[in-house]
Amino acid sequence: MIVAYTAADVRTAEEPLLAAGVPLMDRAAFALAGVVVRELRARRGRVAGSRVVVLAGAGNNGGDALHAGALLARRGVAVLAVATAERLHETGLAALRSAGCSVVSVADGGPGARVWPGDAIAEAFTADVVLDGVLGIGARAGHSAVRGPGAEVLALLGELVADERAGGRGDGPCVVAVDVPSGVGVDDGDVPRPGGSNGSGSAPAGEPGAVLAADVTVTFGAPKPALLVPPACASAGRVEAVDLGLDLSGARPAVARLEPRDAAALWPVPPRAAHKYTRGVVGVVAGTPAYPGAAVLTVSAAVHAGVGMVRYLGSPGVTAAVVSHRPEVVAGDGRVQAWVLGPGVDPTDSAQAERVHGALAGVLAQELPAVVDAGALTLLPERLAPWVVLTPHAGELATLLSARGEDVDRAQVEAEPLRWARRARELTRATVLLKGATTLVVGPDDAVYAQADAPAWLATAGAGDVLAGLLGALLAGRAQDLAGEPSLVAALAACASLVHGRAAHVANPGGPVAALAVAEALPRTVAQLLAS
Ligand SMILES: NC(=O)C1=CN([C@@H]2O[C@H](COP(=O)(O)OP(=O)(O)OC[C@H]3O[C@@H](n4cnc5c(N)ncnc54)[C@H](O)[C@@H]3O)[C@@H](O)[C@H]2O)[C@@H](O)CC1
Ligand SMILES: Nc1ncnc2c1ncn2[C@@H]1O[C@H](COP(=O)(O)OP(=O)(O)O)[C@@H](O)[C@H]1O
Ligand SMILES: [K+]
Repeated sequence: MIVAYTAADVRTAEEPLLAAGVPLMDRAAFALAGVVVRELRARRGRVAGSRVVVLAGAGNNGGDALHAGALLARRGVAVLAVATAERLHETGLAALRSAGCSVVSVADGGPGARVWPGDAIAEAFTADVVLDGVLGIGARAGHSAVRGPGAEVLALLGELVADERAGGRGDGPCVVAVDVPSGVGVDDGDVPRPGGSNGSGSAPAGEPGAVLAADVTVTFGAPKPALLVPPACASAGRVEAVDLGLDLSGARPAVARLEPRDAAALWPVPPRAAHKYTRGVVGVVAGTPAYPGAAVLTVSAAVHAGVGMVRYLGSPGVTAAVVSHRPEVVAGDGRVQAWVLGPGVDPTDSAQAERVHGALAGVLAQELPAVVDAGALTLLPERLAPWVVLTPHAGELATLLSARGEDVDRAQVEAEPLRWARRARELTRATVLLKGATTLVVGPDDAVYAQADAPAWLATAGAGDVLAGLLGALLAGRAQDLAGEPSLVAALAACASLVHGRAAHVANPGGPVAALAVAEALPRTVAQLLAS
């Protein structure tokens, strides 16, 4: 499991070490320089003779970058530091100078010769590596956008680099972010945007390149939430965490990301003496005559995920379609350990809406875990409970929140997904799984998971139905454990997201997938996870 800690928790953990004279910045800079050396070797086939531009802000983040620059210079790298502030970290600047490197400044009164931002950008764009040490965890929460001359350099360089990457020429610089890409909301994963809550006014916020997207982020002490949470995580590239020896055992992880071995540990593996009822029964209310396919996809996923039994409730016509596709399914009511409600449910179909309402009453009265998706999201009472997992995409979350008095649209949910997923949890008391390229889960005690396991090929109609069926099966399979451990529900939702994403890879590595193929790849995916 990868766990991220807030900036405040990382600072608190640093304090005793700094007080004891532990050279944290030396450790950070040494590790940072090591990553740059590896990148230079891999990309350019050499270290000595390469060119590195260090973008350095006023604080310790700039200090890390300057010290790393000095270490690189001693290995024969030509290093140019560009100051984005009037003053730079004192010992970092001294180290850089004594290693024979040049310093220029885009800030008035800064060290070295004053240069125009355009000249500094040209130097950076033609370098082998750019170190982004403008701003780290020192920005004020809610005001993380870079201010001052660094903003322009990062924005314009960011645009050039993004264009070059899109063109696929591969001759642009490798961007290494120091601790975090400068300007992201460290704890909430926001990126600056025009006139938004995070904008400072001076950065061309929200324009492409307002944050310089990194190829690699070298983060110190522990990953920060922005490196896992969208939209900022899209600018982080590969994340390398450097162990500085911080003791974070007293701090609560702010965001977690499950890895395959965590999913394997969470998966319900039937014991020798299992029978179908001990393995769990999942009830599915999905599909209406207008959307029969959603029912087929949902039950297919539940069957392939390996539950004890799938019961299906729907109109006779849809039931016939479901059973002809999946003969394992039992049609009609009966005892279940978990529900899946809503895929392909047209809320105006009164018979299906009534089945959803009936199931929800049982879910709340008997503490049965449930997945509520798509059409059923508009059929909810005001208050739910943590064992209910809502699985909206951004548009559905905006609708759900708007129905509860929030003034928010889809674009705003996409800009601040963590904030709005948290708000939905507060308002409904349910666990919220917000789907997207990175799927967020916010559960009991504000536990947050961020899973980014799927190829973009998974963005296809019906994929959400498969996730709902898969998660329902998982909740049914672990229903007994859930009763005594409500916080498990968020971990299981994250686990389902991981398995769903991997199944898309397994279904067709590197190419397009149909939703049904994702469901059919689940048995192999789970077997691979359990074997690894
Ligand atoms: N304390 C230490 O010895 C360690 C610090 N570390 C590094 O130190 C960083 C944190 O250092 P700092 O606390 O000095 O903070 P930063 O270096 O992130 O930023 C603080 C500086 O940036 C300026 N600033 C604040 N908000 C700004 C904005 N919106 N736009 C432009 N400038 C802004 C401030 O005036 C201040 O000079 C971490 O991100 C990490 O890179 C790591 O090396 C670990 C060890
Ligand atoms: N760019 C992307 N990369 C990876 N996965 C994605 C991306 N966009 C969407 N997904 C995933 O694809 C699925 C789409 O679900 P959803 O929007 O509910 O589709 P539908 O309602 O048609 O079933 C979700 O699991 C979501 O997380
Ligand atoms: K940075």
